[in-house]
Amino acid sequence: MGLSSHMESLDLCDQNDIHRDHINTQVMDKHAQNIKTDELSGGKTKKTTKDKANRATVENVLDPRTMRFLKALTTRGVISEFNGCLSTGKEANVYHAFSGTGPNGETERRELAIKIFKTSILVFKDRERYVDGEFRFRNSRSQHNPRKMIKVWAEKEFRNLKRIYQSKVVPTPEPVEVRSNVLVMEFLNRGDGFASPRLKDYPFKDAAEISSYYFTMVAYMRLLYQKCQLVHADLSEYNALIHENKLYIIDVSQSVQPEHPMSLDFLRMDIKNVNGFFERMSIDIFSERVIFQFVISETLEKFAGDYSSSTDLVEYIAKNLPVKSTPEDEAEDEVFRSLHLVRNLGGLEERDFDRFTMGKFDLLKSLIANDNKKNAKNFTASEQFELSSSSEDEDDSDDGSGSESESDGDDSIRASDEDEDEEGSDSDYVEKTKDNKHKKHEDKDMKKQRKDEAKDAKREKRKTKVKKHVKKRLVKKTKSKK
Ligand SMILES: Nc1ncnc2c1ncn2[C@@H]1O[C@H](COP(=O)(O)OP(=O)(O)OP(=O)(O)O)[C@@H](O)[C@H]1O
Ligand SMILES: [Mg+2]
Repeated sequence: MGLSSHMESLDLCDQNDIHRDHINTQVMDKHAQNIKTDELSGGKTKKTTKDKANRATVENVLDPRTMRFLKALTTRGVISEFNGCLSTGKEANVYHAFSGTGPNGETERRELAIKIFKTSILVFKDRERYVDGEFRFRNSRSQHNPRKMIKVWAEKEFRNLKRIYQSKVVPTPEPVEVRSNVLVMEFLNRGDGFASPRLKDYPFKDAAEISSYYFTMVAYMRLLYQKCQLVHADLSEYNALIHENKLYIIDVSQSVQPEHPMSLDFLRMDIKNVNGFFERMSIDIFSERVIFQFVISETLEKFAGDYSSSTDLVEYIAKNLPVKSTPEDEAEDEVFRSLHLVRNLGGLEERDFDRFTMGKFDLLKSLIANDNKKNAKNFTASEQFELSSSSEDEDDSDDGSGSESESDGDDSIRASDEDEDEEGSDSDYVEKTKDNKHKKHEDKDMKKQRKDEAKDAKREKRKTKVKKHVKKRLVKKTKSKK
């Protein structure tokens, strides 16, 4: 039973809002069993009875609004037949469907995968960190409306899919259309009607074949980063399909651009997950740090091939990337996993700066330099810059123009500090009465004592702060090493 006749019955809902939900439930009940939710990919296509699981699947994802979007796609001929459920993930369900007569009247019957994102609030909670900080979606983040949030999410997957598909450097299903929480894309068919297998389920012939897919996955991470400006951020054996003997990347809803504040952490996570899978397949793997350098380095030493060609990159990887073999390699990966990567000193929070001067941070550039030994000194700022331990403190208001203005600067700083103490302590230290009103009157001695304490505390704090011109020198020197 095609979707269209099922949709007709939804029209009933438009006639009378009051009973909309009631009728919808009836419609759901009546037709739920017709939306085949059996596992197309694995189990035999058997007529599914309307058991509890199916109802849950249907109700959980195919809510009335989503059904209306599907109906609109059907009316427009984007999809004609809505079939079984390929997968029920925590974030979305994926269904199999056939295309209708396309917008230009073409009638080729293409197989489609329909990914329908769930609108349950819980799920999208941990999605925020992938959308936050994304320039492309800065305005669309709707704080409190989960349906809008899911729409952003589906559009994000569509746009990322489109960017990768159009780049032609990393295979991915062709994106067809996105409408609210419904994403339509090409279905990767194993050839007998079933979906192409995930990397996780693929029956590899031998170790050589496993290694070649591993090298391809490493090459794809670089191509996604360098050519598509994307970090997948959920790369694993579940989000890669082997279709017609080629690796296809899917599930890019959470993928972010390199500018995203957490892109490098997501990249490290991807590398770790990919390595974990192939290590369990008992082949030689590369250290995470080596892969990280390979992915983010602009140029590759001794590479004479085409930077857009995964074939050339795979050949280069096989010949040039050192295999992880010693306990030191593992130890180095442990350190690498714990590094707090910053792109440059400008990205450091004020409070982190002191930890930087203790060599607790590693600048990205020294990670991508080919010979780290040569650049090791860039890592530990404390070795590189002899910080005068008696470094005088400087107030933030100062322009930090350097030592010459330091002396008189100090006096003005001190004076302004005093002012600051005056006004600061007023705002910081006035106790709040229980109804949160500022206490109006306080006896004189108490006030004087409180202010003196505040001044001492600030003076103490100034003793450990790094002077602004020292910071500037740090930044300048580090930049010049680029
Ligand atoms: N275009 C496609 N062609 C064939 N199968 C697909 C396609 N897209 C997704 N699938 C199948 O559906 C599964 C889930 O898809 P996807 O990973 O995009 O959704 P998800 O919500 O992230 O699911 P999960 O939470 O399980 O990762 C995939 O692992 C794959 O088996
Ligand atoms: Mg997935």
